[in-house]
Amino acid sequence: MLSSGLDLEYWLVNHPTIRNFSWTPGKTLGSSPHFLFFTILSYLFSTFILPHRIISSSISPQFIKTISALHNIFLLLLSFTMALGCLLSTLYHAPHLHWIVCFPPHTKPTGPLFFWAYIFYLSKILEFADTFLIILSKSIQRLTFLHVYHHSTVVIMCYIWLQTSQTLFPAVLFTNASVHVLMYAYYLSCALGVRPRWKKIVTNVQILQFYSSFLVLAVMLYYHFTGSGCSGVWGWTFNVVFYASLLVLFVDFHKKSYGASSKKNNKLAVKPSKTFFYSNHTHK
Ligand SMILES: CC(C)(COP(=O)(O)OP(=O)(O)OC[C@H]1O[C@@H](n2cnc3c(N)ncnc32)[C@H](O)[C@@H]1OP(=O)(O)O)[C@@H](O)C(=O)NCCC(=O)NCCSC(=O)CC(=O)O
Repeated sequence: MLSSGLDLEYWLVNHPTIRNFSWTPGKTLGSSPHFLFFTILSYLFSTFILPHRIISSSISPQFIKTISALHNIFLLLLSFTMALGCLLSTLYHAPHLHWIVCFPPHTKPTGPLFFWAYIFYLSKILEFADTFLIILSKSIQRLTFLHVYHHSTVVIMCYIWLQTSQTLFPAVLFTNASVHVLMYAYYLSCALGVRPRWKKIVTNVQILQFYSSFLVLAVMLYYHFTGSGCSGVWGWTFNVVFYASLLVLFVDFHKKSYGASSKKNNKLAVKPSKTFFYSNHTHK
């Protein structure tokens, strides 16, 4: 027990639902490839095909702001809980230090760590609402390729974690959920009408997380090739390609949002020009 008032170990690690969790393909909600396929297809369909103007004109801006604030509060708290749950599950259930960087081959996707991987997977589906909020708030020019690519692909990454009992997902989960606490605090503040001055810090921390994931990959490869192998090593290659592409997109976003040319654009009050998804987006 970590504190006498709130038994975190029980509620985040040892509760029977968490302890007895098992990812069973075909049985666990969301575990079939069809579910994954149709979820992503529905997301892309609603993003590109639905008549957004008609829908958004029938909803009041105040209502959208309220929904946006509630959504951001929920995801901020959920991200914090997932980071803590993943950290405590690792501390209490890792059989030895070596296990954290290399699950033995044929590790079963059961128990507290995989429970948090599952919640993380579901949370990425909930994050689709970010896109709908951008669309409904008539800020379609903010809908970048980076945003839609990230939201539609990250769900596949989480699915692979669970399907392949992928080594090292705890490090990525913990880092990403922690970064998302900061990111949703930023979006919450925006939704409440206060644009934080620390936007650039959020972007820098996101970029740092992509770099750190490569470091973790190198450690895993070392264990994989010097020992008897690590579980889900091929799934991890999906992570590498995905995180490398995000790194490139985020560095580009950083340049456009905070670089010298963006400052010049802001001074001249140039309107964002239309490119694919209106991606020439300047920092406010
Ligand atoms: C600082 C960032 C977090 C966000 O930068 P942006 O340029 O997108 O944000 P912004 O300054 O335009 O302000 C956000 C606008 O969206 C509204 N808004 C409110 N809630 C939102 C939500 N949950 N998701 C998206 N937008 C939201 C705000 O009210 C504001 O609208 P208004 O202007 O009308 O007031 C940045 O680092 C970043 O991630 N940029 C990439 C774009 C992106 O989609 N990121 C999230 C997914 S990628 C990701 O998540 C990577 C990771 O894993 O870390």
